[in-house]
Amino acid sequence: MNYANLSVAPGARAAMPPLAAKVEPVLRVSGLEVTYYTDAGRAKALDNVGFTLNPGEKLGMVGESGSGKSTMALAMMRMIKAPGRIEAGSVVVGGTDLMALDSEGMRKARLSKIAYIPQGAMNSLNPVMRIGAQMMDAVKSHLPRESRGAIEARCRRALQSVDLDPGVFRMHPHELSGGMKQRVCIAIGILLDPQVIIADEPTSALDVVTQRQVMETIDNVKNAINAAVILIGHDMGLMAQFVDKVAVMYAGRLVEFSTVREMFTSPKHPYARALIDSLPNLDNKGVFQGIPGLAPSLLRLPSGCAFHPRCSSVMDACRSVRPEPRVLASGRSVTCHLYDSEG
Ligand SMILES: Nc1ncnc2c1ncn2[C@@H]1O[C@H](COP(=O)(O)OP(=O)(O)OP(=O)(O)O)[C@@H](O)[C@H]1O
Repeated sequence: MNYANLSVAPGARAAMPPLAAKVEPVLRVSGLEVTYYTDAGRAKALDNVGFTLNPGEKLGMVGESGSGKSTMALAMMRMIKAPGRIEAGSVVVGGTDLMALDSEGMRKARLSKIAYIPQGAMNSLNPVMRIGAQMMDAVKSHLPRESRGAIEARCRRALQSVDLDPGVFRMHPHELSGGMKQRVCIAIGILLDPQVIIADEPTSALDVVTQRQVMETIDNVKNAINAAVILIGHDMGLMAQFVDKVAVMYAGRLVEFSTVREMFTSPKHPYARALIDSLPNLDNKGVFQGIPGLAPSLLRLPSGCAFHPRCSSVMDACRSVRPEPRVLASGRSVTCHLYDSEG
């Protein structure tokens, strides 16, 4: 297919720093591993995942259901609950390794260094509490020395920055539309100017016009505080328009990480290629190209590369040898034997 037909975020390239400019990443994730110890066996939901993001960059994290996207977000927030366990890895935000913090340090880091807007957050707002009270509750313990008035002013500013009328402060969730509620959740996420914002499926259950507005809101707040943003979702088309980089997850592994332009014009990993081929566009109108087979159960992963039974480029090595993430000359990373001789 003609990948060039896909529209890519206009700012995508501009957001990448020129090679000569030395920008320190604000986020460095490395060797992150999470296992769920279930009655049926051990499910390795994250396996040696690593990547970096610069301030102001937006990453889209995509992959089939169960590939580990939400686990990734929860692990970064250190919010994995039993039967899950973070087994290894570091998540360094602005020089601080979150994995090394004690529980009080981590509590403080949530919202102030790294904010998480969970899947379905807008439906988790307390229906009997005013929006303002919920916002103030979220940050009160972080700001013990700030007066009530100052905290209220901070909340009203946050509402303004997501384009909501300050009157929303006194409203209840049922008085707001879905898009407005999602913007409230974004406002809560940015109350303490975090360096990293993770939003899990922020636009699911919203109509396309509202989806775009919510994405634009995320863009605006990101620009205002120069945070790095991770957007988790299934919608490659929507991602293409809003993110700078794309991370493709498969069965708990990061199989490709590259700029959105590289991903959409020359995907490297056969799974990434198949994901992009499955997008409708004017060239393949009426022809739906799915990915053959099903995502594997983490309890019974295929030997070698977990994608090999579904891969159109499978080679002998793929059936027995697990590929490791490889950084190619261009700086993108791919976990596939096809590129064993590159990098
Ligand atoms: N509480 C749990 N107990 C046991 N296993 C779990 C639990 N949560 C997740 N898993 C395992 O981890 C894998 C990854 O789940 P995760 O929710 O991170 O995937 P996802 O990519 O976010 O999926 P979706 O797109 O459906 O939200 C699942 O396939 C499942 O096997």
